[in-house]
Amino acid sequence: MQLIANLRGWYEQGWLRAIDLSLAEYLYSKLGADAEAVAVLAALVSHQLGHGHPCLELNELWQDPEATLQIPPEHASYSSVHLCASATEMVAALGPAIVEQLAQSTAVNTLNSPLVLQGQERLYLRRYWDYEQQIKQDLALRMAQQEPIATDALRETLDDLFGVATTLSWQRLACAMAVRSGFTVITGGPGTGKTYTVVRLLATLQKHRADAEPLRIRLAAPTGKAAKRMEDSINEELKRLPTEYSDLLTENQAVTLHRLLGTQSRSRAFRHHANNPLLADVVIIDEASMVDIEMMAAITAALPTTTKLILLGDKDQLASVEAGAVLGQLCDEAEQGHYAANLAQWLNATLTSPAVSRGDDVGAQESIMLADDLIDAEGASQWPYLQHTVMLRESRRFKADEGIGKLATEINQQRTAWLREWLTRAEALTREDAKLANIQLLQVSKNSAASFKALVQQGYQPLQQLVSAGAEGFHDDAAWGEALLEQLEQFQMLAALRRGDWGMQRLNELATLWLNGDRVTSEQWFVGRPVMITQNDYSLDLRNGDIGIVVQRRPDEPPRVLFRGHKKGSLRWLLPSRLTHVETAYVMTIHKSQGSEFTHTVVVVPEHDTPLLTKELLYTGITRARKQLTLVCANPRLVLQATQRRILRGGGLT
Ligand SMILES: Nc1ncnc2c1ncn2[C@@H]1O[C@H](COP(=O)(O)OP(=O)(O)OP(=O)(O)O)[C@@H](O)[C@H]1O
Repeated sequence: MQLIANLRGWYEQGWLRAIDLSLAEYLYSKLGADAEAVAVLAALVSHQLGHGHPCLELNELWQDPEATLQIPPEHASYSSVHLCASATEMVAALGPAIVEQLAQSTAVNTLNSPLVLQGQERLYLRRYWDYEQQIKQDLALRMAQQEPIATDALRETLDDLFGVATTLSWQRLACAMAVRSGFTVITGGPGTGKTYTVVRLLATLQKHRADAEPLRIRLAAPTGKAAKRMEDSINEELKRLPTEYSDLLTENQAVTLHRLLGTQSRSRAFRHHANNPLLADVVIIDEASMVDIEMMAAITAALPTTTKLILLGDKDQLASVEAGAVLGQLCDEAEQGHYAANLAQWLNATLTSPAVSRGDDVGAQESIMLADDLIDAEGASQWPYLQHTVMLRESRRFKADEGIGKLATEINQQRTAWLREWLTRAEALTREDAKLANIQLLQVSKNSAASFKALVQQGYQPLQQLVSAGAEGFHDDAAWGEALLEQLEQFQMLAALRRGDWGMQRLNELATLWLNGDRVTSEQWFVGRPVMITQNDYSLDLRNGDIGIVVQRRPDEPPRVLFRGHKKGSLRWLLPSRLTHVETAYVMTIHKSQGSEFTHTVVVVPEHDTPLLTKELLYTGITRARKQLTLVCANPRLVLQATQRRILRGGGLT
């Protein structure tokens, strides 16, 4: 019972969740004392799920128990560390024969057993093992679906839509790949043309559709905000198509994934599943980095294998908070291509326009084709998902050597030389190179610093003015509402953490005080308060992450919270009393900002290091900025440390 007692010690210090401990206690009571070590490992698998890992990576656990389990956690007090067993002691106490014990246990790898052991490497809770298996089997079926398509005809269409190639066009390559395959991943940073490509893909598919019937297209994203952005940019891009192609397509609505699959009250299951599939020809999912393993399993189960599934997203962004970095795993090593020779040959044939291939300019021809170092003789067997993946590499929004693009790229590539210099003398560097003008560094030692307060006040001043001006200067309430919601996207502060002096909660208190004086607190429903929904509310049709603002339309009316409606251009004005799970959103966490963009984004890095400060976190925060980025930090060294730290998520998808 000593092992379980150790676990209980961890639980009492808040290092383990109640659900993790309960699982161990339940298995111990069912299987008896001989299975205590197995029961403890089950609790550790469950603990890992809480940290976003779909399984427990056993080799990592044996090598470095503290780092693998993050026990003791960063916030652990000195006294608690001395009260509890260490992770190393716990692992040692499991005994040397633990892997054999696992393999022989009735709790592992038997019919409907709670645990599944894969090889000697990974231990899963059965539900997550099932999700992973289902996704793998489903994707294998989709990847095997190859649409026969005449290369010459396809090349002509691609010439119309992307122009005759003069250099290697990754966008065109992605389009060709997705035309042929039942499953495609198009990954790329902000502004690399994922939407541009996918709109041209839809036009290509419609043009080459044998029966000429309109394609049944469904667009979806993990959050309401991301869905709205997807819908706007796809419909905007449709207008830019040559008329011959834009006439083939109509505008489409994008919905959240929950809506796509059909949520049911009081049930985790969706309305659409393998026995009630969602009928569509093409399903496109944007911001796929936020899709967790459970949702991916639900999506793949609900779509017939004849439906073309296309995932769009930035593989370098933070993964979903829930377990499983699906996109990250599928795109592992996408930079290197790893295309099988026959696939590369076919792709090259769609790229090489007849004008070039007829000529004798071999150099010109080669420059538009996949280079040899992207071709891998082992590609098909070693990298099956990469045969269906294209990474877009050129951002049209941020040039790689300009401000936001430069900072994001250096951090993403974990390069510290230029970053160190910028953190030491940002202003001087900007004077020397005007291209850096859209990034600023604000180094302050305290969160009460006057320069930080001025940044917050100036940033939110236009929003405050719009709130207090009221609807009068506008054509009607709707025009005012639209202006308010647009203004909410102009300036946003993002915190790396929730707690602490530089965490989201404290900064919201400060911003509330600086912007409204001490007549209100950040928890109250004051007019002008921006709010974020923190839990899905199906009865009100509001989603976790939706953003609104408290406003008063007329003096004789009570304040209402303004949100964007689900129908295009519609607004909702809800009474605050109807909303239960909200928090003030002058400042939001970087995690919650995924899928959104703001004209001027302020990223706040805390003063103490924590394992949560990673390059993925910084990259995600920085790339939320559309035109201007301010990095606020108390200790520039932490930015360098975070850049050198990566999130490693386990899982056996690949
Ligand atoms: N090949 C191209 N030629 C001309 N313009 C392009 C091309 N590719 C992309 N663009 C333009 O660049 C801008 C960004 O492209 P797009 O919105 O498709 O990128 P994205 O990867 O979807 O961005 P996000 O990360 O914001 O979703 C758009 O205005 C688009 O029209």
